Amino acid sequence: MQRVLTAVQMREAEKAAQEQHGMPSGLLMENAGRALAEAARSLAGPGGRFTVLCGPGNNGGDGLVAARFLLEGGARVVVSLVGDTGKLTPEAKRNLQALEGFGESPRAFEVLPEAGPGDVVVDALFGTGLKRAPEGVFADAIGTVARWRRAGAKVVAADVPSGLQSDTAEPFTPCVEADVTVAFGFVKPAHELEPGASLCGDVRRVDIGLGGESTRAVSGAELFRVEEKDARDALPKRRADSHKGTYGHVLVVAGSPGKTGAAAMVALAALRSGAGLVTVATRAEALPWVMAHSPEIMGVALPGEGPLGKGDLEALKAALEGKDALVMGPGIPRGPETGALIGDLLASMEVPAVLDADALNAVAEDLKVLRQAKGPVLLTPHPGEMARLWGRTTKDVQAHRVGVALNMATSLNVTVVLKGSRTLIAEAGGRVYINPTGNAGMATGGTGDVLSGVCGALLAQGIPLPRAARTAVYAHGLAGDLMAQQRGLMGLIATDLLVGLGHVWTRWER
Ligand SMILES: NC(=O)C1=CN([C@@H]2O[C@H](COP(=O)(O)OP(=O)(O)OC[C@H]3O[C@@H](n4cnc5c(N)ncnc54)[C@H](OP(=O)(O)O)[C@@H]3O)[C@@H](O)[C@H]2O)[C@@H](O)CC1
Ligand SMILES: Nc1ncnc2c1ncn2[C@@H]1O[C@H](COP(=O)(O)OP(=O)(O)O)[C@@H](O)[C@H]1O
Ligand SMILES: [K+]
Repeated sequence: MQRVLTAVQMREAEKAAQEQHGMPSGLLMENAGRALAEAARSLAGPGGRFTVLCGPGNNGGDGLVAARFLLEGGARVVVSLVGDTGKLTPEAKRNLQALEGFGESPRAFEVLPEAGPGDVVVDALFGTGLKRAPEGVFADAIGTVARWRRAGAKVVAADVPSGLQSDTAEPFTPCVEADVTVAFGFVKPAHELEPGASLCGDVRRVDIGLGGESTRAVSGAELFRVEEKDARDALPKRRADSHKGTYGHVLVVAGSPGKTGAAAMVALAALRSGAGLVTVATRAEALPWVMAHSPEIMGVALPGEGPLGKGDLEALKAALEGKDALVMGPGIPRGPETGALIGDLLASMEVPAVLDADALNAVAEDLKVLRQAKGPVLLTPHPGEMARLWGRTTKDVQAHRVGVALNMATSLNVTVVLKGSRTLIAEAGGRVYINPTGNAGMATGGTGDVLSGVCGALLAQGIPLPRAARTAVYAHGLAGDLMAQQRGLMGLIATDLLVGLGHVWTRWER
């Protein structure tokens, strides 16, 4: 599993590598710089020139090492040390001397030749040690990198594009936009979360000698990236002698007139994700329309009319008998009693429950109802729903995605899937996973309904939370990525994901 480390955690890992494995920091820098040179070489055109911009810290030291390897390989290289050379770290100083031993001295940034097509700019101004917005000569250097890139040069960033804050993935102004970012040792939040991820371009993580063991010494937030292998390994094998009862029965409480498609998409996604049986419980007026979407869907009518409320408790309890998972929320008629109904229902059942869409809006009025839950609970809010749950604006949610998701998960003892680009899966135990799959083509109505159906099916098949949530989110995003190749980002619609899920399972069953 890929660990995502903050700047402080990187320093802890470095210290552990030194103390436990006797890895001198100079050797780490040597490995980092060498990998950086290789990445730079891979971007150059024939005869292209390398311009290496180095800052005052260890990131600049990595740049100096890269420049030395490029020179040694016979390339045309110009180097500039930007800012106060008196501040250079001891390792960076040593590498400056080594570079001079190769006959190359840094030039003033102002006299560097222009860069264009075929050329490569190595951005080694700031890495994880960036503390404030770049100003003066640093801002000028970053502006020049942007101009060279517009002129056709490729930009490779050492560790983190300069100007991007490593821990938050928020850029200062100005900030380098890279074609490739070489992440040293571990990926950082800046590589995995937006908007940073888009500024990094293609992220290439390289080993520099820190070793996986060094993360044992790391304190604080436990951030990970979901890997395809982890997602795939969670799937149960379908034994030859199995039957529909083996794979669980999902109850879907969803839909209302005008929103019967939501219920159908949850149900179909659950069926397409391996559930043995799927039953939709909805008001009688909506039921035939839901079931008409597909003959595999079973249905049960909830007597009564209008918004779901306490009067629906007994019918829902009866519908839940013999079921292995509940998905509740998409398109439900919501009223003043819906939140209380959900609380009572959760208190009466032990099977895992997925709350989505209007079920989330209903419990947002009084989050305490979630504490009544006897079984495991998964919440799947998009940022707007999370804003309602948290009582803040969507903008606030987006600015603090990791913290908000983690807080909600730990304080309510639930698993939280905070949707959107780089969906987060926050676990009550304190871990947060970042999902790398999915694309902007999925920003279209109904894709969230499909996700809740996938979650329900995996839970009904016995994959426990929170792992079921990680696998569902990864598979759902991958379904979107595979289908975007056929439909384009513009053409992708929610029901395409049902086909895409088929591609994911075929890939994983191989
Ligand atoms: N950890 C590891 O295992 C390894 C880490 N390695 C590398 O080290 C990098 C981290 O190095 P680092 O800690 O020296 O920080 P770095 O990013 O060079 O910046 C610090 C310098 O910038 C300055 N400065 C900051 N903001 C500024 C601003 N806005 N405007 C102007 N100045 C500003 C700051 O000065 P100060 O703020 O203190 O005045 C200081 O001088 C990491 O990303 C990776 O590349 C590898 O070599 C191998 C192993
Ligand atoms: N730009 C994007 N990048 C990646 N995934 C996205 C993007 N936009 C939307 N998605 C995904 O699409 C789904 C949208 O869910 P939601 O907003 O609940 O839609 P709906 O309510 O219409 O079903 C989520 O899984 C979300 O992560
Ligand atoms: K950098």
